[in-house]
Amino acid sequence: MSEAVTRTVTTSPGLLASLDPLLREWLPRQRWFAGKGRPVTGFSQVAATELLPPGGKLGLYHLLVRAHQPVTPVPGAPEQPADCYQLLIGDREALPPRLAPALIGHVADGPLAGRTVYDALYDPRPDELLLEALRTGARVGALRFERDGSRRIRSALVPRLVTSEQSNSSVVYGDTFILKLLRRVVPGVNPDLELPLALAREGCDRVPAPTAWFHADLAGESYVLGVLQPFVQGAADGWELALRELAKGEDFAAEARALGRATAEVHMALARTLPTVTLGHTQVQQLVDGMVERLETAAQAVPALRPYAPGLRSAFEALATLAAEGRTWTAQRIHGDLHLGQCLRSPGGQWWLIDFEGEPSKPLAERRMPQPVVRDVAGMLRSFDYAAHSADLPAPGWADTCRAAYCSGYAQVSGVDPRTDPVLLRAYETDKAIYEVVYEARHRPDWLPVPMSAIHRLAADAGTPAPSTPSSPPSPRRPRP
Ligand SMILES: Nc1ncnc2c1ncn2[C@@H]1O[C@H](COP(=O)(O)OP(=O)(O)O)[C@@H](O)[C@H]1O
Ligand SMILES: O=P(O)(O)O[C@H]1O[C@H](CO)[C@@H](O[C@H]2O[C@H](CO)[C@@H](O)[C@H](O)[C@H]2O)[C@H](O)[C@H]1O
Repeated sequence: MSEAVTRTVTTSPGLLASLDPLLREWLPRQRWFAGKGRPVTGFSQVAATELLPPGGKLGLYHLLVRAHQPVTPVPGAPEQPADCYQLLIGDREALPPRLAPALIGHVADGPLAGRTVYDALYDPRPDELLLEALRTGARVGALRFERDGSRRIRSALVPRLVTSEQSNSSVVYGDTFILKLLRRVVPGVNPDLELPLALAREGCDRVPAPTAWFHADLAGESYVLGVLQPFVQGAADGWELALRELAKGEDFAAEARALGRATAEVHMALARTLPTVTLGHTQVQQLVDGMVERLETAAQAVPALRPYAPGLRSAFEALATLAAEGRTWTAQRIHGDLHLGQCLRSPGGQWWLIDFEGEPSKPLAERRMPQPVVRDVAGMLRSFDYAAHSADLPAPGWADTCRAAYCSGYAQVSGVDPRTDPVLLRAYETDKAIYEVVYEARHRPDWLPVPMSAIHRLAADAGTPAPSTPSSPPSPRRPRP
C-alpha cells in the first residue's frame, strides 16, 4: 500500500495541522472508528480536496487521512500502514442548533482560525452536493464520481443522515436512494461495490443494484469511497423483525426459511458469475491455520477466552483431519459478514441482502477470497442465537427452530443442506463466535456475554455435530439495546 502523500486541489495548506488537535479528540468517539482502545497520536494527509472554498457561509473539504496510533510490533510481520479514514469536513462561522451533534470543534489557528468545523454529512447542503456529483459523473481533483448510465437519478432529492449504529455512514435521499460513505478506506477492489455489481449483472434481485459510486485515484491506486443504491422503502431489517417477534412470543421460522432461500439464491448467482475453486488439503490446512491464529490473537486480546481455547481449537483440528483424509470443499465468493442486520424485508415480504463489505477488520485481499458458503450460513446461525439472547422474554428453542428453518430454506433452493457438513459448520461457527467476542469486547462490552455463551457451547461440544443453543451460558446478563 502506498504511503505517498498526494495533495489534490487543496487551497488551504496547513488545513490538517490546524484540525489535528480537534480530530484527535473527535475521531476516536465515532462509532465507525476502527482503532478503538489506542490513542491517536497524529494524522498524515493522503488527499485533501476542497469542494467549497473557505471563508464563505460554508466551506467544505473532502479529506483522506491516516490516523497514527501506537502498535505493538509483531516480530517478523510487515509494518502495517496506519488506517486511512474518509472525512467530509464543513466549516461555518457558527453551527445552527440542528447541526450541534455534528460538531468537531472550534479551530484555534491556521487557515480556518476562528471557524467552527463539523461532520458535514449531517448537513443537507453538502449531502446535496455529493448527490449532484454522482448524478453528473463529476471529477474533482482525485475524486471520480461514476454512475450506471441506465439508471435515472432525480436531482433535488431531500437528504437525511442515517443515525443508527453503523460501521460506515449513510445518507438517504428522498427515500429513493441511499449513499453509503465508507469510513475506513483501503485501496483496491471493494467487495461492497464489486459483489452487488456482479449480482446485478447476473439479474439477481435479492440485492439493491449500485446506481452510482465514487472513488479516489491516488498514486496509481483506487480507493472506493461511496456507493449509491436504491433505498428499499418501508423495509425493516431482520434483527428488528426477529426481536419484534420474540417480544410477542412468536416464532420466526417462516422468515428464517425465507432468509435461507434468499441466501442460497445469492450464493448461486455469485457462483455463476465469479470464479469457484476446490479446496484440497493444503488450502484447508491454510484455512485452519488462519482460524487457529485468529483464536490465539483473540485470546491475547480477551482473557475470558483463554480457558476455552483447547476446546475451540479442536473444532478447527477436526476440519484439518477431514482434509488430511482427502475430503475437498468448493469455495466461491460469499457475503462474508452475514447476520440478521444485513437482511432487509420490504413490506411486500421480499428479503434483500446488503453490505457486502465483509468483516471490516480483515484485509481486503482476504475478504475477496473464495470461501465455502457455509461461512455465511454460520454467520446467520450465530445471529439467531444473538437474537434469542437479546430478547426480553425467555425463548427456549426459538434459536433452534430458526436455525433449522434457515438451513432447510437454504437446502430447498440450493439442494444442499448445510447441516450435512457438521464439522465445517462448527469450525465456521466457532471462528465467527471468536470474531464476535473480539468485536464486542472492542465496541460493545455489555454484549460480550452473548458470544461468550456460544463459546462455552462450541468449546464443550467440539468434534460432535452442532447443537443449536448453549446449554449453560456463562452469564445471563442481557445486552443493552
Ligand atoms: N438499500 C437499502 N435500503 C434501505 N435501507 C438500507 C439500504 N442499505 C442499507 N440500509 C440501511 O442502512 C443501514 C446500514 O447499511 P450497511 O450497508 O449495513 O452499512 P454499514 O456497513 O455501515 O453497517 C442498514 O442496517 C439498513 O438499515
Ligand atoms: O456493522 P456491520 O454490519 O459491519 O457488522 C459489525 O457489527 C455487527 C453489530 O452491529 C456485528 O454483529 C453482531 O451483532 C448482531 C446484533 O447486533 C448480530 O445479529 C450478529 O450475529 C453479530 O455478529 C458484526 O459481527 C460486526 O461485523
